[in-house]
Amino acid sequence: MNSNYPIMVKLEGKKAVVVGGGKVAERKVTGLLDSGAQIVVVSPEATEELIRLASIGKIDWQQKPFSEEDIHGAFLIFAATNDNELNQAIKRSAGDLQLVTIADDPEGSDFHVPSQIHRGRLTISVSTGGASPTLARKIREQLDHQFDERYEEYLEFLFLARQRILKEVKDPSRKRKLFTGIVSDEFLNSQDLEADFLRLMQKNDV
Ligand SMILES: C[C@@]1(CC(=O)O)c2cc3[nH]c(cc4nc(cc5[nH]c(cc(n2)[C@H]1CCC(=O)O)[C@@](C)(CC(=O)O)[C@@H]5CCC(=O)O)C(CC(=O)O)=C4CCC(=O)O)c(CCC(=O)O)c3CC(=O)O
Ligand SMILES: NC(=O)C1=CN([C@@H]2O[C@H](COP(=O)(O)OP(=O)(O)OC[C@H]3O[C@@H](n4cnc5c(N)ncnc54)[C@H](O)[C@@H]3O)[C@@H](O)[C@H]2O)C=CC1
Repeated sequence: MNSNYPIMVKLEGKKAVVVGGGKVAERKVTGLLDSGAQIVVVSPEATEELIRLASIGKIDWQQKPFSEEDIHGAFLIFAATNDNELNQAIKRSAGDLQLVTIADDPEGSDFHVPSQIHRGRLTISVSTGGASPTLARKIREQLDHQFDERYEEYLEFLFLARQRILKEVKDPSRKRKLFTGIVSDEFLNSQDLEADFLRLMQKNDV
C-alpha cells in the first residue's frame, strides 16, 4: 500500500464544494470555515447549522440536487451525500486536477480529512488513512490535553522571536542556541515573554 503524503494547503479564495447537507457535510464545512475558502454546499436539504451559516453569508447554499456544473472551478470537492452511487458519480465527473473525497469510500478518495487540533499557528493532525476515524479522534483528544491553550500565545511568541533572531543574529551557532533556547518549558510557562527573551538574547551575546 502506498502511504498518504501530508501537506498543509492554503485555501484562501479557492472554491470548495460540499455535496450533501447532512451531519457529515456539516462537519466538513465547519472544518473549512477558518480557511478563507469560498464554500459552496449543494443539497436539496441542509442541517440547521448549515442553514444558519448560509443565512449569515459564510457559505453559499445551492438548494438543489447535484449536477455536474456545480463542481466547475472547484479545487476541493466533498462527496458527502447518503447516495453512494451519486458519490461515485461526483468523483467521476471531476477533472484530474480536482481533489475529491468520498465520504463513504476512503480507498476511492484523493484525500482524507484528518482529526485536528489548532492552537493559533500550531496545527496537529492525526490520520489513520481511513482505518479507524474513531482512533484518530481518540488520539486527538489525548493531544488536546497535552497541547493546551497556552500554545496559542506561545506560538505567536515563537514566530516573532524567530523573525527577530533571523534578522539580528548572524552567527550560526548563536542562532541555533537561541532557536533551541526559546523552545523550552521556561518560555512556554513564562509570565513575561519579552523580558525572558531579552535576557536570553543578552546571555547569548558575543
Ligand atoms: C476516510 C475518512 C474520509 C473523510 O471523511 O475525510 C472518513 C471516513 C469514514 N468515517 C466514518 C465514520 C466516522 N467518522 C467519524 C469521525 C471523523 N471522521 C473523520 C475523517 C474521516 N472519516 C476520513 C479518514 C480519517 C482517518 O482515519 O484518518 C474525522 C477524523 C475528521 C472529520 O471528519 O472532520 C472525524 C473525527 C474528528 C474528531 O473528532 O477529531 C466517526 C466518529 C465520530 O463521529 O466521533 C465515525 C463513526 C464511527 C466509525 O465508523 O469509526 C465512516 C463510516 C460511515 C458509515 O458508517 O457509513 C467512513 C467511511 C468508511 O470508512 O467507509
Ligand atoms: N466521512 C465521514 O466522516 C463519515 C461518513 N459517513 C458517510 O457519509 C455519508 C453522509 O452521511 P450523513 O451526513 O450522516 O447523511 P445524511 O443522511 O444526514 O445526509 C445526506 C445528505 O445528502 C443530501 N443529498 C441526497 N441526495 C442528494 C443529491 N442528489 N444531491 C445533493 N445532495 C443530496 C441530503 O439532502 C442530505 O442532506 C453516508 O454515505 C455515510 O455512510 C458517515 C459518517 C461519517
